[in-house]
Amino acid sequence: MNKTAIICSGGDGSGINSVIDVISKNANIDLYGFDNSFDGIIHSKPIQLTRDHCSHHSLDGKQLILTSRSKAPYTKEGRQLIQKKLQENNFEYLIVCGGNGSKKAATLLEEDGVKTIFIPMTVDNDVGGSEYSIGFDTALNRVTSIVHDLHDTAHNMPGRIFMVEVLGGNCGNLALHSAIATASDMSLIPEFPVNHEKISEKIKEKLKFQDAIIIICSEAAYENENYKTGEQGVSFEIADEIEKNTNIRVRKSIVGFSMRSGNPTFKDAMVATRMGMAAVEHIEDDNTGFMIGIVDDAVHSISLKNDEDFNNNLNKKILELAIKKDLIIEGEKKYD
Ligand SMILES: Nc1ncnc2c1ncn2[C@@H]1O[C@H](COP(=O)(O)OP(=O)(O)OP(=O)(O)O)[C@@H](O)[C@H]1O
Ligand SMILES: O=P(O)(O)OC[C@H]1O[C@](O)(CO)[C@@H](O)[C@@H]1O
Repeated sequence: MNKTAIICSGGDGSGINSVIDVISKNANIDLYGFDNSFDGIIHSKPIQLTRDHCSHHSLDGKQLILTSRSKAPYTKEGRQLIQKKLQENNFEYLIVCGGNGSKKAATLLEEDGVKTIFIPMTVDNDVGGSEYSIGFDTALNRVTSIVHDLHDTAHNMPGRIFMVEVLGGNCGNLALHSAIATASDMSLIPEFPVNHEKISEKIKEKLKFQDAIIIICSEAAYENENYKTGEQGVSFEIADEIEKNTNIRVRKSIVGFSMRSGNPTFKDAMVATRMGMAAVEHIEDDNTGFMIGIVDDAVHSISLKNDEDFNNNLNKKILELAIKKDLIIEGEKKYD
């Protein structure tokens, strides 16, 4: 039996239970989880993940193992402690689920000799090397539902501007995808620096042909002393500027943390199951040091050794579409 530990790290993402479920059902793997990510490995006891328990919770938004942000993997001493605890508990393999930061930690642990597999899980969908991360589709569906209702009130009371702020970390993927699929009118993302005057001009121009405006704003549209990624509220500052320039009150909504939870969509449960199955194959083959990612819509194993420092993982095809749909205020781009 291959004794394997699995942890979640960074922000939560719906669908991750399907990864755990499919691994728990493999007869050659003895699967345990630690709550609380890397700190859990150091300070807590492993939790056996039995197939019955995992099956019944596979489609829950409440994760089978809890996640957190841990300082331990940043230092050699912290990683040695993680490795020591895994060895004391006779674990042969470690599966880390999380975003870019967690991927870095998984890469460092593999280099230190911990047999590690990494699975992308973050609503930001910004993990370098994978087109998709678990939780993204569920998050997009939460936004879709809210903007659907805003279209109703926008229809019922014409002449208004609506501003919807979404999560997404430092990457515009979540805001951009949301804006395209919800027939919104503008997307404000960190990759295209916000210019308040140009936004207002665009709104006035669009209002000549339509009776309402819906804007999807990334939480990281820009940062200043008041607004940092993860803190939320930047859309309120942008809305104030729009109000000054257009003399139209902006109706604001922050979608917030409900995007990170709730029952997973079909897509998240499906991708997670496929990724979990690929992780099983790696463990059965004793072949570690890989991220299980999505490339050209297929599951791929990407070596953690080739960990490129992706400056920005904004989906370029989706960006082109957004530009064609006139959703982006084109200014000076922040990337290539
Ligand atoms: N440079 C790094 N070196 C070592 N470990 C890291 C590094 N960056 C992050 N980690 C580890 O990964 C954990 C999660 O990182 P982070 O908080 O950046 O979230 P994430 O994995 O990027 O996910 P999310 O996209 O949900 O924020 C950290 O708490 C830390 O344990
Ligand atoms: O839950 P926390 O630690 O406040 O982190 C919030 C951040 O995490 C993310 O949700 C990614 O998981 C980002 O979109 C957001 O900026």
